[in-house]
Amino acid sequence: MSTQPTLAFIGAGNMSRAIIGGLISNQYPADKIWATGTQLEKLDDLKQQGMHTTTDNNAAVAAADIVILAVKPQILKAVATEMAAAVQQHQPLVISVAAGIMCNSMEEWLGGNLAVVRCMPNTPALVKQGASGLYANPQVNESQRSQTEQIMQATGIALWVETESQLNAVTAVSGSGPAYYFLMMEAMVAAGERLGLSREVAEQLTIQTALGAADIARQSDADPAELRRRVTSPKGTTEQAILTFIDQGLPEIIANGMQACSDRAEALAAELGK
Ligand SMILES: NC(=O)C1=CN([C@@H]2O[C@H](COP(=O)(O)OP(=O)(O)OC[C@H]3O[C@@H](n4cnc5c(N)ncnc54)[C@H](O)[C@@H]3O)[C@@H](O)[C@H]2O)C=CC1
Ligand SMILES: O=C(O)[C@@H]1CCC=N1
Repeated sequence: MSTQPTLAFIGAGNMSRAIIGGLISNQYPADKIWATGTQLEKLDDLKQQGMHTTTDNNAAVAAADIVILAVKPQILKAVATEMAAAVQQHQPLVISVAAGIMCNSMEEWLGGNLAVVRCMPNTPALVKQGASGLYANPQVNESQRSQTEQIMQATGIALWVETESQLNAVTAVSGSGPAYYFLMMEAMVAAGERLGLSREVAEQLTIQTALGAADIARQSDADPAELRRRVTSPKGTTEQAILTFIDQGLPEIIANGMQACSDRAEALAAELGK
């Protein structure tokens, strides 16, 4: 990374720690990272790695070029309102990773007229395999866009979307997506055990298969439907599994789950955005 702005993670929970982990393993300097939380001792591990830790969000804002808002959407308004004076004084770029909450709401809570990027990351950021969707409000300039890209691309891929509402679709695909694959893994491990494997063997085979399938999908020019066909021999074993999945509605179940995810992001904005 050519320029290394000072970052303040407001709310160093699961998502912040995933991004921080990706940045640190990408040689981002620890002393350019601030992490805040409600209990200082819970930030000890980050402090030991050389980061600045505090329970004072305003102190972190004062030190930062970029402020990453990563508390739960339900408390974002209260947290942002308390930071408004410091944000207005220091004018950092604000990046919010909160699901649902719109740029306009954040801008208003933070005192108005501010460069705000909304980012929908995911937890594989921790192992530099993250996938983030990005949307910028009109106040964000080209250099801030490129700073945002540099930070998020250090944790995986980062793609800009054209409209803010598309971030709800990003949430449904990649923000929440890791949980869908974990659920699939849980179900495959349990089914493998029922079919006579030890839990350990079923787990290892399931995880390696997920990794292999993802890797081949990424490297191949063929789309997932074609890759699936290449595994499926006529009158063979895969065909029976796939026919059962389709017959019992798996594609529709997945579409319904993702619609519910996107609807929830929209509802969060309506419930909490005022
Ligand atoms: N976990 C995930 O996979 C993803 C989460 N997100 C978004 O990231 C945000 C955070 O989610 P998680 O990290 O999962 O939640 P989390 O509960 O793990 O982290 C939130 C952190 O905020 C801290 N906190 C609470 N009040 C605070 C305050 N007043 N000042 C500073 N810190 C405070 C908590 O101690 C906690 O460590 C949410 O808005 C969520 O929508 C977005 C994409 C994926
Ligand atoms: O479940 C949530 O609300 C957050 C946003 C995307 C993933 N986790």
